[in-house]
Amino acid sequence: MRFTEQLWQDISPIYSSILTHGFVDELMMGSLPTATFQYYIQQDALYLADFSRALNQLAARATTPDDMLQFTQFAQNAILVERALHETYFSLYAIQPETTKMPACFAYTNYLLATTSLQSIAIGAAAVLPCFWIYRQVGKHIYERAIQENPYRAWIDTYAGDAFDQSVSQMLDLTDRFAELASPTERAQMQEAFRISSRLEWYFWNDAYIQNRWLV
Ligand SMILES: Cc1ncc(CO)c(N)n1
Ligand SMILES: Cc1ncsc1CCO
Repeated sequence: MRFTEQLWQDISPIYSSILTHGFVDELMMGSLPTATFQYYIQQDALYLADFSRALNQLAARATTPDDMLQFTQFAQNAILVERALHETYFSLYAIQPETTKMPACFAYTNYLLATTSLQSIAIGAAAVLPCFWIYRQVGKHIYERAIQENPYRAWIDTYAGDAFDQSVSQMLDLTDRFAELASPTERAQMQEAFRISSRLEWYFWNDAYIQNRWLV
């Protein structure tokens, strides 16, 4: 079994919780309140900037030109997706840019930046993988069930689309290659990093759904 298949099996309960989460369900039904989506997209703009930085950290630490190119392309795509997708919704709903990261976004971005700068490239890759993989699976899940006139169609089409699918497959290949070179201890750390980020994906949607704010 591919290492990444093992990773996915390990997060199966987390992934189930994501698929049944109210945010994902209402996004799919098109019934998600505008204010909820607004919170999400504001936080996601902050998230994607740091996610891109994390990918650039991996690019800087990669040891082959091919890997460097892959990571810099992912980093660039994260900014391009942010621009294309978010600007659509920012103008559509007159959303103001936000500067404060709320708890889940704060936890997730800091975790990604710390892991990609202080841990090995293999562990860093495992930490960013859920951002690719979970979004692809959620995107496809929603795409197969959503009605055409969904206000969140641009979001759905981005993550269920071929371009994104190809990036995710490349990232999966990279991670499997790193895992082959890793020791059992390092592979266990990769699994842990993958699980933590998967959990933080759930929290990211949950924060938007409950409009979570700093209480103090
Ligand atoms: C929180 C989060 N995770 C993953 C992605 C996929 O890029 C995203 N846009 N936001
Ligand atoms: C994972 C990811 N999310 C938005 S862009 C991107 C990299 C795709 O190349």
